[in-house]
Amino acid sequence: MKTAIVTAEKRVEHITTEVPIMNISNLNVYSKSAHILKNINITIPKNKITVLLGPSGCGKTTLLKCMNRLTDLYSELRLDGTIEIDGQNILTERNRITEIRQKMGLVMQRPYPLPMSIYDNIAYGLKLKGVRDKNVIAEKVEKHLREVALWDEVKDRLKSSAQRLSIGQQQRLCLARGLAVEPEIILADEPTSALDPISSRVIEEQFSKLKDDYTIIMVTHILRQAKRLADYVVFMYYGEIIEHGNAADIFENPQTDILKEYMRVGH
Ligand SMILES: Nc1ncnc2c1ncn2[C@@H]1O[C@H](COP(=O)(O)OP(=O)(O)OP(=O)(O)O)[C@@H](O)[C@H]1O
Repeated sequence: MKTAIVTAEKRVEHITTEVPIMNISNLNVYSKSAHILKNINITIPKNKITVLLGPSGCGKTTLLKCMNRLTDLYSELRLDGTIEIDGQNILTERNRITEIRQKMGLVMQRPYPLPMSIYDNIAYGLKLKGVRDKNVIAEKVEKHLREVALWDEVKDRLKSSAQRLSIGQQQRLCLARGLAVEPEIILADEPTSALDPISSRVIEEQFSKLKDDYTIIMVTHILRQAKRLADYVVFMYYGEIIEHGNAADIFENPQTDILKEYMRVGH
Protein backbone atom coordinates (compact mmCIF):
# COMPACT_ATOMS: atom_id res chain seq x y z
CA MET A 1 0.00 0.00 0.00
CA LYS A 2 1.46 3.33 -0.92
CA THR A 3 -1.26 5.73 0.12
CA ALA A 4 -0.43 8.28 2.76
CA ILE A 5 -2.94 10.68 4.25
CA VAL A 6 -1.89 13.79 6.10
CA THR A 7 -4.29 13.74 9.06
CA ALA A 8 -2.94 16.82 10.78
CA GLU A 9 -0.27 19.32 10.06
CA LYS A 10 2.51 16.96 11.02
CA ARG A 11 0.87 13.57 11.56
CA VAL A 12 0.78 10.99 8.82
CA GLU A 13 -1.15 7.75 8.58
CA HIS A 14 -0.11 5.25 5.95
CA ILE A 15 -3.29 3.30 5.28
CA THR A 16 -3.23 -0.40 6.12
CA THR A 17 -5.74 -3.16 5.47
CA GLU A 18 -4.66 -5.71 8.10
CA VAL A 19 -6.98 -7.51 10.53
CA PRO A 20 -7.01 -5.49 13.78
CA ILE A 21 -6.45 -6.94 17.26
CA MET A 22 -6.36 -3.71 19.27
CA ASN A 23 -7.89 -0.28 18.67
CA ILE A 24 -6.57 2.70 20.57
CA SER A 25 -8.67 5.87 20.37
CA ASN A 26 -8.05 9.35 21.79
CA LEU A 27 -5.67 7.99 24.41
CA ASN A 28 -4.08 10.61 26.65
CA VAL A 29 -1.79 10.03 29.62
CA TYR A 30 -1.01 12.76 32.10
CA SER A 31 1.33 12.87 35.07
CA LYS A 32 0.98 15.58 37.69
CA SER A 33 3.18 17.92 35.69
CA ALA A 34 3.21 16.64 32.09
CA HIS A 35 1.04 15.49 29.20
CA ILE A 36 2.93 12.25 28.44
CA LEU A 37 0.82 10.72 25.63
CA LYS A 38 -1.15 13.07 23.41
CA ASN A 39 -4.26 11.89 21.63
CA ILE A 40 -3.00 8.49 20.47
CA ASN A 41 -5.08 6.86 17.71
CA ILE A 42 -3.84 3.59 16.22
CA THR A 43 -5.01 0.14 15.23
CA ILE A 44 -2.62 -2.73 15.94
CA PRO A 45 -2.72 -5.50 13.29
CA LYS A 46 -3.09 -9.15 14.33
CA ASN A 47 -0.28 -11.68 13.80
CA LYS A 48 2.20 -8.98 12.89
CA ILE A 49 5.13 -7.35 14.60
CA THR A 50 4.29 -3.77 15.47
CA VAL A 51 7.29 -1.69 16.48
CA LEU A 52 6.92 1.41 18.64
CA LEU A 53 9.85 3.53 17.49
CA GLY A 54 11.16 6.90 18.57
CA PRO A 55 13.79 8.75 20.56
CA SER A 56 14.29 8.37 24.30
CA GLY A 57 11.50 9.85 26.39
CA CYS A 58 8.93 10.03 23.56
CA GLY A 59 6.45 7.78 25.41
CA LYS A 60 6.99 4.31 23.88
CA THR A 61 7.17 2.44 27.20
CA THR A 62 4.22 4.37 28.61
CA LEU A 63 2.12 3.40 25.59
CA LEU A 64 3.13 -0.25 26.03
CA LYS A 65 2.25 -0.09 29.74
CA CYS A 66 -1.21 1.28 28.93
CA MET A 67 -1.89 -1.84 26.84
CA ASN A 68 -1.89 -4.18 29.84
CA ARG A 69 -2.77 -1.57 32.44
CA LEU A 70 0.65 -1.62 34.08
CA THR A 71 -0.03 2.12 34.33
CA ASP A 72 -2.37 1.20 37.24
CA LEU A 73 0.78 0.74 39.32
CA TYR A 74 1.57 4.46 39.06
CA SER A 75 -0.97 6.45 41.02
CA GLU A 76 0.39 9.71 39.61
CA LEU A 77 -0.69 8.80 36.06
CA ARG A 78 -4.15 9.66 34.71
CA LEU A 79 -5.49 8.15 31.49
CA ASP A 80 -8.42 8.94 29.24
CA GLY A 81 -9.51 7.49 25.91
CA THR A 82 -10.11 3.84 24.99
CA ILE A 83 -8.07 0.70 24.27
CA GLU A 84 -10.30 -1.96 22.77
CA ILE A 85 -9.31 -5.62 22.61
CA ASP A 86 -11.94 -8.11 21.41
CA GLY A 87 -14.47 -5.26 21.47
CA GLN A 88 -13.91 -4.41 25.16
CA ASN A 89 -12.40 -1.22 26.47
CA ILE A 90 -9.73 -2.56 28.81
CA LEU A 91 -9.32 0.81 30.50
CA THR A 92 -12.79 0.60 32.07
CA GLU A 93 -12.77 -3.11 33.00
CA ARG A 94 -12.47 -2.83 36.78
CA ASN A 95 -12.55 -6.47 37.89
CA ARG A 96 -11.02 -8.34 34.99
CA ILE A 97 -7.50 -7.06 35.11
CA THR A 98 -5.97 -10.55 35.60
CA GLU A 99 -7.92 -11.88 32.63
CA ILE A 100 -6.81 -8.91 30.51
CA ARG A 101 -3.17 -9.42 31.50
CA GLN A 102 -3.39 -13.16 30.72
CA LYS A 103 -4.03 -12.22 27.11
CA MET A 104 -0.62 -10.63 27.07
CA GLY A 105 2.87 -11.95 27.67
CA LEU A 106 5.34 -9.35 28.84
CA VAL A 107 9.05 -9.34 28.00
CA MET A 108 11.03 -6.67 29.81
CA GLN A 109 14.42 -5.08 29.07
CA ARG A 110 16.12 -7.39 31.58
CA PRO A 111 15.05 -10.97 32.18
CA TYR A 112 13.63 -11.76 35.62
CA PRO A 113 13.49 -15.55 35.95
CA LEU A 114 11.70 -16.73 39.08
CA PRO A 115 14.09 -18.11 41.76
CA MET A 116 13.33 -21.73 40.88
CA SER A 117 14.36 -24.33 38.31
CA ILE A 118 14.19 -23.87 34.55
CA TYR A 119 11.35 -26.41 34.44
CA ASP A 120 9.40 -24.77 37.26
CA ASN A 121 9.66 -21.30 35.72
CA ILE A 122 7.39 -22.53 32.95
CA ALA A 123 5.33 -24.98 34.99
CA TYR A 124 4.48 -22.15 37.40
CA GLY A 125 2.45 -20.24 34.78
CA LEU A 126 0.70 -23.44 33.72
CA LYS A 127 -0.25 -24.26 37.32
CA LEU A 128 -1.62 -20.72 37.77
CA LYS A 129 -3.84 -21.42 34.77
CA GLY A 130 -5.12 -24.57 36.51
CA VAL A 131 -3.14 -27.18 34.56
CA ARG A 132 -2.54 -30.07 37.02
CA ASP A 133 -1.77 -33.12 34.87
CA LYS A 134 1.98 -33.77 35.15
CA ASN A 135 2.22 -35.22 31.64
CA VAL A 136 0.49 -32.19 30.14
CA ILE A 137 2.81 -29.88 32.09
CA ALA A 138 5.88 -31.79 30.87
CA GLU A 139 4.64 -31.63 27.26
CA LYS A 140 3.98 -27.90 27.47
CA VAL A 141 7.30 -27.13 29.14
CA GLU A 142 9.05 -28.85 26.22
CA LYS A 143 6.80 -27.20 23.63
CA HIS A 144 7.43 -23.66 24.93
CA LEU A 145 11.16 -24.22 25.40
CA ARG A 146 11.30 -25.41 21.80
CA GLU A 147 9.30 -22.35 20.69
CA VAL A 148 12.09 -20.10 21.96
CA ALA A 149 14.89 -22.38 20.70
CA LEU A 150 16.08 -23.17 24.24
CA TRP A 151 15.13 -26.85 24.55
CA ASP A 152 18.35 -28.30 23.12
CA GLU A 153 20.47 -26.10 25.38
CA VAL A 154 18.67 -26.97 28.64
CA LYS A 155 16.99 -30.35 28.20
CA ASP A 156 19.65 -32.10 30.31
CA ARG A 157 19.45 -29.62 33.21
CA LEU A 158 15.79 -28.75 33.50
CA LYS A 159 15.89 -29.05 37.29
CA SER A 160 18.81 -26.68 37.76
CA SER A 161 18.33 -23.06 38.75
CA ALA A 162 17.12 -20.68 36.03
CA GLN A 163 19.39 -18.03 37.47
CA ARG A 164 22.45 -19.99 36.33
CA LEU A 165 21.52 -19.49 32.69
CA SER A 166 23.22 -16.79 30.63
CA ILE A 167 21.34 -13.51 30.30
CA GLY A 168 20.40 -14.36 26.70
CA GLN A 169 19.09 -17.78 27.78
CA GLN A 170 17.21 -16.16 30.69
CA GLN A 171 15.52 -13.77 28.27
CA ARG A 172 14.39 -16.71 26.11
CA LEU A 173 13.22 -18.55 29.24
CA CYS A 174 11.15 -15.50 30.27
CA LEU A 175 9.67 -15.40 26.78
CA ALA A 176 8.80 -19.12 27.09
CA ARG A 177 7.24 -18.46 30.52
CA GLY A 178 5.11 -15.73 28.94
CA LEU A 179 4.05 -18.06 26.12
CA ALA A 180 3.03 -20.77 28.62
CA VAL A 181 -0.02 -18.77 29.67
CA GLU A 182 -1.05 -18.78 26.00
CA PRO A 183 -1.39 -15.06 25.45
CA GLU A 184 -2.76 -13.49 22.27
CA ILE A 185 -0.32 -10.63 22.39
CA ILE A 186 3.36 -10.36 23.38
CA LEU A 187 4.39 -6.96 24.70
CA ALA A 188 8.15 -6.52 24.58
CA ASP A 189 10.00 -3.49 25.94
CA GLU A 190 13.43 -3.27 24.32
CA PRO A 191 13.79 -7.04 24.78
CA THR A 192 17.34 -7.18 23.46
CA SER A 193 18.81 -4.14 25.19
CA ALA A 194 20.65 -6.21 27.83
CA LEU A 195 21.81 -8.91 25.40
CA ASP A 196 24.92 -9.50 23.33
CA PRO A 197 24.50 -9.31 19.53
CA ILE A 198 24.18 -13.09 19.07
CA SER A 199 21.54 -13.50 21.79
CA SER A 200 19.75 -10.45 20.34
CA ARG A 201 19.60 -12.10 16.94
CA VAL A 202 18.19 -15.29 18.50
CA ILE A 203 15.38 -13.30 20.14
CA GLU A 204 14.72 -11.46 16.86
CA GLU A 205 14.54 -14.77 14.97
CA GLN A 206 12.10 -16.16 17.54
CA PHE A 207 9.88 -13.09 17.23
CA SER A 208 9.78 -13.47 13.45
CA LYS A 209 8.59 -17.08 13.86
CA LEU A 210 6.19 -16.41 16.74
CA LYS A 211 4.12 -13.91 14.81
CA ASP A 212 2.41 -16.81 13.02
CA ASP A 213 0.69 -17.57 16.35
CA TYR A 214 0.89 -14.32 18.31
CA THR A 215 0.67 -10.57 17.82
CA ILE A 216 3.89 -8.87 18.89
CA ILE A 217 4.15 -5.25 20.00
CA MET A 218 7.72 -4.23 20.61
CA VAL A 219 9.41 -1.05 21.82
CA THR A 220 12.77 -0.21 20.34
CA HIS A 221 14.84 2.84 19.59
CA ILE A 222 17.18 0.81 17.39
CA LEU A 223 16.33 1.72 13.83
CA ARG A 224 18.14 -1.26 12.31
CA GLN A 225 16.23 -3.65 14.55
CA ALA A 226 12.95 -2.01 13.58
CA LYS A 227 13.86 -2.44 9.91
CA ARG A 228 14.72 -6.11 10.41
CA LEU A 229 11.58 -6.98 12.34
CA ALA A 230 8.70 -4.60 11.87
CA ASP A 231 5.64 -5.26 9.77
CA TYR A 232 3.97 -2.18 11.16
CA VAL A 233 5.64 0.91 12.59
CA VAL A 234 4.40 3.54 15.01
CA PHE A 235 6.84 6.45 15.08
CA MET A 236 6.52 8.66 18.17
CA TYR A 237 7.99 12.00 19.15
CA TYR A 238 7.34 13.97 22.34
CA GLY A 239 4.26 11.94 23.27
CA GLU A 240 2.63 12.09 19.84
CA ILE A 241 2.37 9.64 16.98
CA ILE A 242 3.97 11.36 14.04
CA GLU A 243 3.63 8.60 11.43
CA HIS A 244 2.35 5.05 11.48
CA GLY A 245 1.79 2.40 8.84
CA ASN A 246 3.29 -0.60 7.07
CA ALA A 247 7.03 -0.86 7.64
CA ALA A 248 7.87 -0.78 3.94
CA ASP A 249 5.91 2.47 3.47
CA ILE A 250 7.30 4.10 6.57
CA PHE A 251 10.92 3.27 5.83
CA GLU A 252 10.87 3.74 2.06
CA ASN A 253 8.57 6.72 1.97
CA PRO A 254 8.73 8.74 5.21
CA GLN A 255 6.52 11.82 4.96
CA THR A 256 7.60 14.03 7.81
CA ASP A 257 10.85 15.90 8.33
CA ILE A 258 11.04 14.53 11.89
CA LEU A 259 11.05 10.89 10.73
CA LYS A 260 13.38 11.64 7.82
CA GLU A 261 15.85 13.21 10.27
CA TYR A 262 15.48 10.31 12.74
CA MET A 263 16.27 7.86 9.94
CA ARG A 264 19.19 9.91 8.72
CA VAL A 265 20.77 10.15 12.17
CA GLY A 266 19.88 6.56 13.10
CA HIS A 267 22.00 5.14 10.30
N1 LIG B 1 5.14 7.47 36.30
C1 LIG B 1 5.57 8.58 35.70
N2 LIG B 1 5.48 9.79 36.32
C2 LIG B 1 5.91 10.92 35.72
N3 LIG B 1 6.45 10.95 34.48
C3 LIG B 1 6.58 9.79 33.83
C4 LIG B 1 6.15 8.55 34.39
N4 LIG B 1 6.39 7.55 33.50
C5 LIG B 1 6.95 8.14 32.41
N5 LIG B 1 7.07 9.48 32.61
C6 LIG B 1 7.64 10.47 31.68
O1 LIG B 1 7.00 10.29 30.43
C7 LIG B 1 7.91 10.48 29.35
C8 LIG B 1 7.91 9.25 28.46
O2 LIG B 1 8.56 8.17 29.15
P1 LIG B 1 8.69 6.71 28.52
O3 LIG B 1 9.45 5.86 29.47
O4 LIG B 1 7.36 6.25 28.09
O5 LIG B 1 9.57 7.04 27.23
P2 LIG B 1 10.34 6.06 26.21
O6 LIG B 1 10.06 6.57 24.83
O7 LIG B 1 9.98 4.64 26.49
O8 LIG B 1 11.86 6.35 26.59
P3 LIG B 1 13.17 5.37 26.61
O9 LIG B 1 13.43 4.96 25.18
O10 LIG B 1 14.25 6.27 27.15
O11 LIG B 1 12.87 4.21 27.51
C9 LIG B 1 9.27 10.78 29.98
O12 LIG B 1 9.46 12.17 30.00
C10 LIG B 1 9.12 10.23 31.40
O13 LIG B 1 9.92 10.94 32.30
